[in-house]
This record gives sequence, C-alpha cells and structure tokens, in this order.
Amino acid sequence: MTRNELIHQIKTKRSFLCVGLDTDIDKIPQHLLDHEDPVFEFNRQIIAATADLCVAYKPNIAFYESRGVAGWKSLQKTWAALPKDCLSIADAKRGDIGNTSKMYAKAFFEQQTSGLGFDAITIAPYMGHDSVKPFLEFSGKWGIVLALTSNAGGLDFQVGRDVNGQQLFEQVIRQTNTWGDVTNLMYVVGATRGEAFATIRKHAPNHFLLVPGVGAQGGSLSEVCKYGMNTDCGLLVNATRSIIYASKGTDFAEKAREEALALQQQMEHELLEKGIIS
Ligand SMILES: O=c1ccn([C@@H]2O[C@H](COP(=O)(O)O)[C@@H](O)[C@H]2O)c(=O)[nH]1
Repeated sequence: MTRNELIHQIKTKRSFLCVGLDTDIDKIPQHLLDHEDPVFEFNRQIIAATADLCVAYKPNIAFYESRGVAGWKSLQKTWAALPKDCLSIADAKRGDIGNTSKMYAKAFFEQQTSGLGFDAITIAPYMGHDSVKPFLEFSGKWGIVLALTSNAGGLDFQVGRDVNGQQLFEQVIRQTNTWGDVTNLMYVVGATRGEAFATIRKHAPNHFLLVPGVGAQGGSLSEVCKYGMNTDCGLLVNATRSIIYASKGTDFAEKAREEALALQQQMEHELLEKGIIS
C-alpha cells in the first residue's frame, strides 16, 4: 500500500486505527478451542468485526512463532484474511547484518516464497545502515524503525544519551531518514511518550508514525494527536489487548468492535478538529 493510498483510507474510514493481533491461545475464549485452528478463527472474527473501523492490522510475530509450525500456519492464514484496504504490518522487530536482514525481508514480504506478503515490518535499528537498508529496497513495502518505544525500558538507552545535544532516538531518526523517505519509512513512537512527539516531528515532520501504547499501556490518544499529528494525519495508532480481549466470552468480537468504535470516534473527532476531513 502506498502512502497516498494509506492517506486515502484514513480519510475514507475517518480513522487511523491499527488493530493489533497478538493472539495468545491461552487468552482466547474457550469455545473457540474446538476449531481446527483456534488462533486463526479468533483473528478471523476480530477482523470481520473491525475491518471498517481501522486502516491497519499488526500481528506481533512473537505470538505466532512461539507456537512453532502451527503458529506460522495461523499467521499465514491470518495474513491472507487481512482486508486489502488495510496496511498489514508484521511487528517482528528484525535487523541483522545485511545478508541476513535481506532474508528477514524476504520472509515477511515475498509471498510467493514464504506465504507472507506483509506491507510493512518493524525494524530494530541498533545494527545500523546495512541492517536497515535491505528492508527498504523492496518496492512498495515499508520499514518501520523503532525510535522511541512505549515501554519503561525504552528510557534506558533511547533517551538521556546526549551526543551533540541530541538524544539517541533523535539520532536514530536523523540518520535513518537518509536511508529511506516518507514513502517507505515510518517510525515507532510509543503513545506513552506524549510531549516527545513534538521533538520527533522536528526531525520527521512528514513521516508516518506507528504509535503503540494506547489502551492497556495507558498512553493518551489526545496527547499523541496534539503533538504528533501532521497535515496528512501522519499517525497509525495501535491498540491490541484493549480491543481483542475486551471480552473473554462468546461476545468477544462484538465487544472488540465496541472498543474499536470508541477509538475510531475519538480519531474522527481529531481528524475533524485538524481539518484533515470535513
Ligand atoms: O514501543 C513499542 C513497540 C511495539 N509495541 C507492541 O505493540 C503492541 C501493543 O499492545 P497493547 O496490548 O496495545 O499494549 C504489542 O504487540 C507490543 O509488542 C509496543 O507496545 N511498544
């Protein structure tokens, strides 16, 4: 999906919601366990209940690879079931020497060989240019670089490592910016980082930001929008547990829809306020 197509979907659906699919077989409703592939059946129903309210889906790969071959099969079926009008993001946080990164990219982007044709993948940038660039060389695909993460440990290295007046997350953005552009590169910035979005926007005014951390992690959607929204919206805000585990009962998909709808309505309000939609 191109940048223009993504912006078009945001305006059409009046939403910049990304639904996370971190499907843990121990947390899904009991009645699904009779299905041949309970994880896929859960995802299928979550997708059906939320597809008109979101513009992206983000399975976190750990939840699938932790189940071995069965998990990869669930992931492949889930990827194939994602609506084509939504950006598909593999939250895999990969990055290695160039020769290996290229194989990671093929694993998640090259559907003919791997069975997975995600639009985007998250990248850990710690190993530098040759670890990131292979992901950006796939036409029509996106690399989403970790910049300022939502977790408590994100403060251990990403901030307070002042070099030439800049913190590490700022240097990551400034440097990686030269390896890609707004059409193939996004950044992960946690919703828990509030005012830091103003600093992020100094270095990446036009890039899309993937923003996890609303819902279960307590990040503020209104702060993210206040400091992080640009004239194209420029945000994909992810919520996972607060949506997919809104109920443990047979009404799980219905409750997931209610949570997604509440977020979509707040997002519509923000888009209207900023004049991005009318
Ligand atoms: O900084 C980061 C980067 C990635 N994540 C991932 O996003 C989801 C968040 O799930 P919630 O249930 O909405 O908290 C999950 O897959 C994380 O691994 C993040 O939270 N923060």
